[in-house]
Amino acid sequence: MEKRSQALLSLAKAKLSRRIAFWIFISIVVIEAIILVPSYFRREQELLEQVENVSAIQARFFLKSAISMATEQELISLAKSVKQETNVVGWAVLNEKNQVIAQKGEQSIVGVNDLRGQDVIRMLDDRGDRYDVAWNGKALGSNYILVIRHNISFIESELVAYVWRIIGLVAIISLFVTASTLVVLGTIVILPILKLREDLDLVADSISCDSQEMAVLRFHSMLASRTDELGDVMTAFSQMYARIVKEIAERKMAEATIQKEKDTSEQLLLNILPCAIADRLKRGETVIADGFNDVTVLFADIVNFTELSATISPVKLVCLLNEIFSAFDNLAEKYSLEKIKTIGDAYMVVGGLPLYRPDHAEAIANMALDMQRVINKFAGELGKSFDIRIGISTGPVVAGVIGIKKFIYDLWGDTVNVASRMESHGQAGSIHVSASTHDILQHKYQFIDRGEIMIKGKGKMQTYFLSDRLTT
Ligand SMILES: Nc1ncnc2c1ncn2[C@@H]1O[C@H](COP(=O)(O)OP(=O)(O)OP(=O)(O)O)[C@@H](O)[C@H]1O
Repeated sequence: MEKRSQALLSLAKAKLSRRIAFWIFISIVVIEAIILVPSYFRREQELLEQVENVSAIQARFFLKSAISMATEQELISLAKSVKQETNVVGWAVLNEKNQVIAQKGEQSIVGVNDLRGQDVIRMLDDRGDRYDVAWNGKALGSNYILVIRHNISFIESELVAYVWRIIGLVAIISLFVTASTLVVLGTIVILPILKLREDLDLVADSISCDSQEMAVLRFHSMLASRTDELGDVMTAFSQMYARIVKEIAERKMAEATIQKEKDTSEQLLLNILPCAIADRLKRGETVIADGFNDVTVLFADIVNFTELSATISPVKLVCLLNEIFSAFDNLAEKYSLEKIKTIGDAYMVVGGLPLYRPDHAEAIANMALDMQRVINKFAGELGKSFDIRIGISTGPVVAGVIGIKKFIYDLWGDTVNVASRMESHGQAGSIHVSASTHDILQHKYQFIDRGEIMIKGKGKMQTYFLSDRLTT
């Protein structure tokens, strides 16, 4: 019941039903008006005929009787004896010469000349409420003409009442036809269209929200199956929706695959480049070469690794190297340092770029000490003797990306060369640092002075071994 009244309410609210109702109503009114105008004049004619018919009986009687009248006096007394109807307001008897033989009441406007041989003529006067009818006695054998003037003012009110009756009828018919058409049209067409619109809104909402329930949407418009054109529209709509759902699902899958691949390539890019540098390359920068005044570079090389490779299988060796370097990677992440690369069994890491940090030397020193611990742990677990040689130096470098294939973010400059030399001229199990690094860290770490040594390509250099943190 509530559903039905809701349906009726939405039907009444629908613009489509209001438009249809308006045009049906107007059409019926126009048709009825076209019919009403001639029927108005017919009705007027009928009423006039009624008035005339009553007088006609009297007129025939008078004119027939007038044939036997010998004198005008007899004729006048005959005329006076004729019973007058209520609508008659005047009469006159004329002879063929248009002379008035007898007359009573209002004077009519009809004369003998108006007859022009006709048996009866009728005339409405200008006021519209007087109606003259003249009968020619010739047809009945008489030489007289009888003219009767009628008061027809009652016809006007009759016609007004008639028009109102018709208008009322037209209104009732129009309302009934409009309402019944609307109910039929509403049930067959408008309500299904409204439901279809609701379904379209539902689809639009679920598509714009990318809702999960898209595939399980139930359409109101599809609840009743139909075989007409509207049914075809609904079926087409439902098929179109199924296609959209399928295509969206396929698009999502494709997007997910693309995203996964993008994430993978992003991850790969971040594995070889610092995040800030990867961003700059993605933004379209082609040449990246930045100078940094103050960074600390570390080289580490596993000592005896070549000898170790002769004692274990190549696969095991690579697995071991992977475990060691993965542990170093974790340390680099722990100390927020930038791993540059591995070169064979060597590992290179830098502190203080691409984003500057003032404690770069300290962070590298901590990492170096931890690297030693990691290596000792691996050696202990394996029961093999291998160690690590670490070289560190601090100073300016140039960092950038070179090449277009297999490119890497790398460092160049004297600081890098010296750090490499510190490693190659160091000792197994030691952290060999240049004076520049020592000068920064001397108050926080323990150092062993190595004195001046000859460094390839540099000559004599004062160097140190970093042994531990200073305990406070
Ligand atoms: N970006 C870098 N990555 C790895 N190693 C580097 C890098 N820059 C310099 N080195 C290393 O530092 C060391 C010192 O370099 P330098 O240019 O002073 O000497 P060199 O002329 O290359 O000498 P050599 O090749 O005989 O060692 C070299 O062993 C070099 O391989």
